[in-house]
Amino acid sequence: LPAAAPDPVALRAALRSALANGAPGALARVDDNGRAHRLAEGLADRGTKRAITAEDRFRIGSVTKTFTTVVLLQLVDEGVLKLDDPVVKHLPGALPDKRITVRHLLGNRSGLYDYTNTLFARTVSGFEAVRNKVFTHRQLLDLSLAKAATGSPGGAYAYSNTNFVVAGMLIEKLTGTSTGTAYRERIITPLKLADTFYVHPDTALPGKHSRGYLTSDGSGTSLVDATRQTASWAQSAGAIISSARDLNTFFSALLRGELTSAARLTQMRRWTAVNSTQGYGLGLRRRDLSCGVSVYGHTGAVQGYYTYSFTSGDGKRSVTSFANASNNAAVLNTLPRTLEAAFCGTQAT
Ligand SMILES: C[C@@H](NC(=O)[C@@H](C)NC(=O)CCCC[C@H](NC(=O)C[NH3+])C(=O)[O-])C(=O)O
Repeated sequence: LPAAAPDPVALRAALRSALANGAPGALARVDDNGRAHRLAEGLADRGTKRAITAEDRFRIGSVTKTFTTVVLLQLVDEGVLKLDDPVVKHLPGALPDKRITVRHLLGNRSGLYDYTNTLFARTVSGFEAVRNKVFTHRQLLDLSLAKAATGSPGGAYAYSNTNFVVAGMLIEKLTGTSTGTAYRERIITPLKLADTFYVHPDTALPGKHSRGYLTSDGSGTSLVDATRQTASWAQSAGAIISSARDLNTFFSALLRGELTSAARLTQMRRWTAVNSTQGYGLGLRRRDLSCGVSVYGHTGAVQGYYTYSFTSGDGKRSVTSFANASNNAAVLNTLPRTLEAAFCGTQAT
């Protein structure tokens, strides 16, 4: 289906809807065969009243999972490990269940319990308890292993940050460098992603960035400024900082086959059903849109920062949208509308 042209009116309406639902600011950037559409609505900073721009940097949360996956798939291409290797082959003793493979981790099919369910059962107090903490990968994994598995390896899709913490442990073990170094050497520098950083455990976002506002639980609409945190609870599962331009470049390059071998990209796009219109491959989400177009990318949710970043199957059209709010389902639900506007060109309902 030739995708309709992006609809900037529908895109702006979606961003305004994010504001109407409580986000102080929102932005979107569409890169369509070299033509950029850049939109921004509201504030980057409620204190200074600075308006948000499409160039503001932000915490990308779980979009980090695709960066982590690309590094591991490059290591598979280099013959350093195999997707069907048991994790414990490379990390002896790390997991009690020796059946869990690298592919299970990257496909969210390991059954490992997601420790963030423990950390953030209470949103604001949970965040305040960890915002300045520095965790080792091992400490995060131990939080997960303290709870029973949620399923058997290779079973149904079950989202778990733990999988990508273990993936980060694999990267550090197999490359002998930090995940930050691996991101820089293998993705950020080659693609010239000038707005993309892995600063863990530093709490500051480099350069011009949006502040992030965490909505408290319950009916209260009070917002907590969550901008400065170590994001150490997330690390290789969610601690990268980037921009709409850089994420569009990243996902376009990925789907064009510029970051891994064709064989590995094919494996990345082998889908486990999430629901009737979404699949999860390896560190990659597929979303089927109302106009019959499927798009590929990832979503992110870190305190104060919601991100959607998706590209067309041929990588020729990409959109990244962001709102500086979180723990706010109404705001989160406005972001899929930016995909409809960008790829289906409809005035999304
Ligand atoms: C969903 C997204 N996942 C991520 O980006 C990862 C890094 N984030 C989480 O797992 C949610 C952490 C809690 C956020 C907090 N929520 C609470 O604390 C709820 N009690 C908030 O909304 O800021 C993805 O993969 O698509």
